[in-house]
Amino acid sequence: MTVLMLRGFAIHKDYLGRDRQERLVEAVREIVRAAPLFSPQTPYGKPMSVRMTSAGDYGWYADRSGYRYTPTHPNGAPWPNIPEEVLSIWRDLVGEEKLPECCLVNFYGETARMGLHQDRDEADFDWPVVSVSLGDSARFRIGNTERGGSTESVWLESGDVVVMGGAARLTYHGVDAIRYGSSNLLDNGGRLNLTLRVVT
Ligand SMILES: O=C(O)CCC(=O)C(=O)O
Ligand SMILES: [Fe+2]
Repeated sequence: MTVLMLRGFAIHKDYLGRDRQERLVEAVREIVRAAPLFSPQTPYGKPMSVRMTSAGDYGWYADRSGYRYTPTHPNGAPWPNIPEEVLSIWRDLVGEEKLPECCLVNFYGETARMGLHQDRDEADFDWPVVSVSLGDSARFRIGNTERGGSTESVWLESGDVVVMGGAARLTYHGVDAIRYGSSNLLDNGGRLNLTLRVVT
């Protein structure tokens, strides 16, 4: 377990052992049973290649009218609660003062990727975003706090946890690609990413 600092992001390598990763996958399965994965449409009308759902008081949603947080799944049901197994990661890395109100679940199939973006739909950038990687490895790209400029990439592996906070809270980041089949954590391959966010 080592912490790598890259452009202000704290990358906790091997933060979660195999048992904890397996319990998290079980917890995500339960979330997905209650709130099925869907493919959000970008405001430009293109479906995202990543499939998503959420747990918590708010879920992240995108369609033709933009990016936002909503209190319900597109099917109308409230999002399920964030499992304690997930909250404990936030408690350990950020503290107890405030807990995340959204756990966004991203599922990357073989060809999914996520373009460079800022996480900026939250009200208070003083709270970090905590990002958990499970399953196949991903090439994670980090840019700057403004659009453009040089970038660097790092491989995120199953059990790694990234804290995006402080001066790097609005740093551009994305996922170039996953290395499909590189992990045996998920039965059918692919990558799960959980991001924990304070929303309001
Ligand atoms: O999948 C990842 O590692 C990053 C996900 C992300 O940046 C996001 O959901 O905003
Ligand atoms: Fe992000």
